[in-house]
Amino acid sequence: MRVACSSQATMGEVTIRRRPPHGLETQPCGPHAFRVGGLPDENKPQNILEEIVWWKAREVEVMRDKQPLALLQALAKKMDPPRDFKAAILAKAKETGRPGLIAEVKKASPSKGVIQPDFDPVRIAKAYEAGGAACLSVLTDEKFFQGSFQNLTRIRAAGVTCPLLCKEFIVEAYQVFKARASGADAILLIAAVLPNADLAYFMKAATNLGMACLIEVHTEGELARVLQLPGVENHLLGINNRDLGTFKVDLATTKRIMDSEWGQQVKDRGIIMVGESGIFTPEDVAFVQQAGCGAILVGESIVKQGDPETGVKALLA
Ligand SMILES: O=C(O)c1ccccc1NCC(=O)[C@H](O)[C@H](O)COP(=O)(O)O
Repeated sequence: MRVACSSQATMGEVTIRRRPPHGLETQPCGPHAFRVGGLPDENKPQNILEEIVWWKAREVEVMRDKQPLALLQALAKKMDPPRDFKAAILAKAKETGRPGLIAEVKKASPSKGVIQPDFDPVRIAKAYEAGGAACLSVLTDEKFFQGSFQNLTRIRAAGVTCPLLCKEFIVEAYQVFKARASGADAILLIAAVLPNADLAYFMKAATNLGMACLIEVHTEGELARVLQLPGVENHLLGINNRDLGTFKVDLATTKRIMDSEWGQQVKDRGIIMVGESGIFTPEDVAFVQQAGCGAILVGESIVKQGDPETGVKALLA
């Protein structure tokens, strides 16, 4: 199996560059590092998503040094089988008549800083489950979201039964195995970062491990592209209402995309669409449900509540 994917995107598919075009500003030199001066402006990340992705490449290298892929694969093999993420959403939606809730365990974000200072991931996860969430999303990024893979492991070990999404910025197959070895039942794949060849490759890796994928788009063009992926109906699609470049959040993004011919195709093919980000009220839930979403992914509005169980109940009321 190929373990690292190409840093070259197919022309026109993605605008996020996987690496700085002129190399890293800081170069390792034995036990030291030196700064390379005078690099052109194009060597700076064009937005936060690119900055996160560039950081990931280094982060994965460090993780691989500490825990080689073969070890991770052996650990992934020993895990209990994954839970059915898609089935949990469908079951909850059928039971309640509302979109299935993927409740996000989120301490902080680049757009909002710290959202929940009193952050106990296990307490929050249990409260979400008690409140009626179908599945949970656990942010594992440390640098930008103050999350961790350990949170995923701890939530799984604490007896939470909802299937878990590993909310990570995946650019390497290594991270897919890391997700499974940490107890994930599903992974996030971002179309703005990954061309279809890489999406297909990661979907295959996830499927082989029994996990589902949530494939996230933000534009009609990205949706048109991911609808061409073989077997995409076995996974979930998501529309992120947050522009990950500018942080602007607009629920109208979901409606506009679902009203397009590609949104119609999603409905015709029976694919679960997840409305993501910026969902604060029962009216917001009704709006994205009306637009055609069978599920919602919600972080800030419920994680910042003192009592997240009540927060979930109120949102789904
Ligand atoms: O949340 C951010 O600021 C952010 C910035 C850059 C990349 C991703 C980001 N968030 C990831 C998400 O998509 C959200 O955590 C998720 O959809 C929940 O959103 P919300 O309910 O608005 O917290």
